[in-house]
Amino acid sequence: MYPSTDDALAFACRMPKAELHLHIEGSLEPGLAFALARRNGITLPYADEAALAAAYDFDSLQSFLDLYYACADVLRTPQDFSDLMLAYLERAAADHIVHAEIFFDPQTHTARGIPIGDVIEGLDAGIEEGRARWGIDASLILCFLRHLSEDDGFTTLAEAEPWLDRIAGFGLDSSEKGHPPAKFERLFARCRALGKPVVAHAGEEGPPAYVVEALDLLGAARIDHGVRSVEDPALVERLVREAVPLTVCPLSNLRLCVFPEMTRHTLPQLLAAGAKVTVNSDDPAYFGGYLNDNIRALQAAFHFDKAAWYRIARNSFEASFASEAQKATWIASLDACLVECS
Ligand SMILES: Nc1ncnc2[nH]cnc12
Ligand SMILES: [Zn+2]
Repeated sequence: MYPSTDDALAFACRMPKAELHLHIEGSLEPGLAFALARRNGITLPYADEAALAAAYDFDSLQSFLDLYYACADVLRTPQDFSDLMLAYLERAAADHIVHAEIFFDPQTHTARGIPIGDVIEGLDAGIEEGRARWGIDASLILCFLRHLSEDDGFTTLAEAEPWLDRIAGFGLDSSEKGHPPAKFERLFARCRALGKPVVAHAGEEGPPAYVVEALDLLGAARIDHGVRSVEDPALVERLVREAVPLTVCPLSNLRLCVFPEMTRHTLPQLLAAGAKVTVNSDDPAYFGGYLNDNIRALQAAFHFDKAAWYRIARNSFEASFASEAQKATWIASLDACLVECS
């Protein structure tokens, strides 16, 4: 979609990297949605793949979420979840992603009567197959839907308990406005007490105050998006001082009208301030591309140099929930790639 035009871009596309903000349900391409619908005897309310893709014309986060939840209805069996995961991991490996921490929304599925074990075991089977085929490493982050109640979140956590060994952490997603992190303070305290790291979407459409709440009330180890933090200079200073990773998703922000055009994105400002910025694809099937497409779109707007891309990839490893030894191995391979590409 965006042609490789310079050395820095070639390096950025080729460098090993981690993806830390990817909703597996948001990687459901129209082709797979129709294939699963056929397999499960479901009729989608669109004539064909092109008609579905034509509906990807969003003016807000909510307008996207309405379609995203509707399409998730085709996911019924462990095999469906495994196929979805494998399709994403194949694309990720092609973009030189060596590690992915992948969000899933169990409440979207359990509300339709799908057992949570079918969701987790299906996704996990896909992860194991992806590791065998492409050597890619991946783990799961269970996200709670913030438009639902905290009690609903507690029910989901209890349902997930037999599979906690498959869960690397917990997150918070869905409609941000009107659903501040404070609503989930007790639930996230419980998640942290289980010994798992927690992350939260904040400062995507919501105000910088939600980023502060995610840090202070939820104990978030990373902020998903956080791009509106620039509206509060004291918050940016804090993000830099505390080295809080931001999992930024440029094409998502463009498609959901957080910014009117890529040249107005706040990523360069956050990076220049010294924030621990990473680049991710969020819901690539809906937003016009996978991780390297996000890199190409950023490069077309901002013309970053190799040092900036190196910093972004290194941040992605440092911000991951992998072991320190594993991070050091990935960073060594990034260093080697920088030398090869010079
Ligand atoms: N960008 C996003 N923001 C909040 N919730 C989401 N769920 C999937 N994508 C999301
Ligand atoms: Zn997201």
